[in-house]
Amino acid sequence: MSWNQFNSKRIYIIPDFKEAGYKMNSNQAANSLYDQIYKENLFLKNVVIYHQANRYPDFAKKMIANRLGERTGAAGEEVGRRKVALITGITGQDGSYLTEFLLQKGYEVHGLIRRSSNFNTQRINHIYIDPHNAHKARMKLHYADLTDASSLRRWLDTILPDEVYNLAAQSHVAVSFEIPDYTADVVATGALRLLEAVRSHAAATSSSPSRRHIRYYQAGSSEMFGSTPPPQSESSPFHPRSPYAAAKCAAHWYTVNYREAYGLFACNGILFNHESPRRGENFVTRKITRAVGRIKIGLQSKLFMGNLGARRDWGFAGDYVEAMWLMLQQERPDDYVVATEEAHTVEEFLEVAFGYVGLEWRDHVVIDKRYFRPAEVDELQGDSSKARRVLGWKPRVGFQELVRMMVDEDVELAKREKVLVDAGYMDAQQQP
Ligand SMILES: Nc1nc2c(ncn2[C@@H]2O[C@H](COP(=O)(O)OP(=O)(O)O[C@H]3O[C@H](CO)[C@@H](O)[C@H](O)[C@@H]3O)[C@@H](O)[C@H]2O)c(=O)[nH]1
Repeated sequence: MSWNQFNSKRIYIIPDFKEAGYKMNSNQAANSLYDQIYKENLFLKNVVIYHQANRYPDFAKKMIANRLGERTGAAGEEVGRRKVALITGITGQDGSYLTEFLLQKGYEVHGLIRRSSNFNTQRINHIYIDPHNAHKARMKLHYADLTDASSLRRWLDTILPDEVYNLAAQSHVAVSFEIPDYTADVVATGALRLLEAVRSHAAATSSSPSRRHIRYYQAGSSEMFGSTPPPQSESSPFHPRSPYAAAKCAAHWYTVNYREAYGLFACNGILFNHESPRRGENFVTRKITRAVGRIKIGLQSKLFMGNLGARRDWGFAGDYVEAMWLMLQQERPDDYVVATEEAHTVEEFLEVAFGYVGLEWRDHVVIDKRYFRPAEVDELQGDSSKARRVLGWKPRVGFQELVRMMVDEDVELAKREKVLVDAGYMDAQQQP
């Protein structure tokens, strides 16, 4: 199928099939035109259809509008293909918030998930709609793995995303000292595999403008700054202090390299710590708020902790996913620090969280050497002025509000756990 271009309009001429001796009738021509419009992410209003014998163009346009309308839930000539996003790490904290955010923006969202013997989709179950309801299910899940390059390329070719968000990782810093090789494979080489899949997919399908303009987001981390003193900005040097942080540095530079070498629209978001009630239970904030809930309800009395002196710039994950999206909506790809610009110690977090429910943290916290790391990152506090200026982004949830939000949810969760404990379905000693 061939197009002519006039200003911003795409012009398609349906040949007079009988004269040309073609087998395809106008109906079939309209169908193939629909496929092309959908694939190339075009708005129908920007497509002009001519018929050589001046027959059927209105019919063809109406039929295409109907089919696009069915797909997008809209009607009429304004419709175009929905934007399509592909997210690795969709089952994680950030993946779940980003999915909600993109669905609400009208995207179709595809998530790559790892096979696991237990279901690991708790954070997205509330937005999951059975794919048998094809017209309603705009979030779709597929099995793949960042350690399996062929699966990444295959899903890119199938899904044809406009935007790719690489959020998957072995994201626990302390655990990366225990499984450094695996951490590097997923975090560093995994990002490289995905970048290469995006590059080769775009090259193989480069006749389509939407493929050439595919956009890539790399989830970077403030851990990359490591021992560099605060405030840390885009121009601060990286000095990683863990296998995780070193792997994130590699992923960062792979992303820069694919941008410079191949002109890929690829951005690094250098996100400082971001938390929420969906935070994994072995990160310090959630570990604390889970314990506060359980202690308050009487399911636990002690909390074993590591270094309370570390300072972190803690924001709300729901705010940070907006920054990811904003980076991919700019004219040019770039790297951005995303942070609240306010830092607190772990001890201050304990103080606010326990204090909020009327408890004294010193009565419950026990220091356990096991939770100290071979090398620590003492102080992270971001300078996010570039993101605020260029993206127009700023955090909405402050430190106190974040802690209270997490404690409120975890007190409720502990109440539900208590019902299970009282009914004998759960052991009270089971701790997160
Ligand atoms: N996890 C944990 N951390 C503890 C504990 N006691 C003290 N800490 C201290 O609390 C700080 C924060 O630890 P985490 O919540 O595990 O997060 P992180 O190491 O800062 O890494 C997180 O943020 C990065 C962004 O800077 C992310 O890249 C990374 O994936 C993770 O989400 C660290 O200095 C850690 O030593 C404990 O019992 N558990």
